[in-house]
Amino acid sequence: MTSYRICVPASSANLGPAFDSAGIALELYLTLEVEEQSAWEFVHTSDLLPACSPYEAHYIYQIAEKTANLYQKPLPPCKATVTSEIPLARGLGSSASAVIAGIELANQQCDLNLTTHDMLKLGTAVEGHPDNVAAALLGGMVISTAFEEEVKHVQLALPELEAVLSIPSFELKTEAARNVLPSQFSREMATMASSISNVFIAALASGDLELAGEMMEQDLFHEPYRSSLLPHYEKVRQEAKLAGSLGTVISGAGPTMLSFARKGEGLALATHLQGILPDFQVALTHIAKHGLQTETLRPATD
Ligand SMILES: Nc1ncnc2c1ncn2[C@@H]1O[C@H](COP(=O)(O)OP(=O)(O)O)[C@@H](O)[C@H]1O
Ligand SMILES: N[C@@H](CCOP(=O)(O)O)C(=O)O
Repeated sequence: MTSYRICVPASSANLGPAFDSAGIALELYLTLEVEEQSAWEFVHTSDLLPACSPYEAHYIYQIAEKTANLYQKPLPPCKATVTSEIPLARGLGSSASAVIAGIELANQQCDLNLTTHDMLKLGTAVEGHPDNVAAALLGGMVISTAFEEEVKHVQLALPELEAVLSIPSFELKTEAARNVLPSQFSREMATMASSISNVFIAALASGDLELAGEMMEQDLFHEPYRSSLLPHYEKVRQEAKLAGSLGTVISGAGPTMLSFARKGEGLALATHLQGILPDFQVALTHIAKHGLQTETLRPATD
């Protein structure tokens, strides 16, 4: 009997001004251990996961089935034991990780031989933006764009940064946080917002972390609108700066805030933030080098 493990990292999208485009993978994981079985079964071993029955309502199953249908293949049943370290609806890409896990489940179960690019396009079509899925698939820091049904991406060298997450106890669905954004920007505003984003990415790519940190906090595309949904927004930015952070942004659509620290300085920053945010979960994490990884646990014996 074949069995395998699918492991997908969390992700933080936007990084401030690179809205719907930049993403980093984070060392928090969604894991599926999959065994052949004659009927579908999902077993959840973590209380961070939503209810898992009936299996037809499971988001990962729905994505797997959609992917199999797209390639006109039947989806053989299995037992999937799911574990997650990614809090839901906190701006840490839980849905993107579930989407990539679902696509990979279909890929394995139906022998689809999907390429990374195929998976990036499929995941982007489901999510509506490529930033989280690109980071969850490829790992590290990925800059991407989706247009005319194509997705293009560039993976940047891993920056020498640690990430401190200030995670509030309340959920904010991405859809709700997208609904507060304006549907149009004036030419002046779009030019200003994209030039800030350009300098931010160029600073990251050239290793100028001070400038990247400065630009990171100047977003005009989404943070000015979403900050009203986050009562902790100004406090976290100010306190993180006082404690030496390079820059603090809304992680994805929020409500988590992500503060970058230079290598070796993350723990002191996390300790400071936990002290002023006793009701939050403050976590020091690192950029995950690898994205989706699938490992055979027991190969087929016949
Ligand atoms: N591992 C998972 N299994 C099933 N559904 C999931 C999983 N992870 C996320 N989801 C679904 O995605 C929703 C959260 O998605 P979203 O609002 O985009 O927030 P985020 O991706 O920032 O965590 C959850 O409420 C749940 O419906
Ligand atoms: N670019 C998207 C990213 C959403 O990320 P999530 O982790 O909150 O799902 C957006 O800002 O809406």
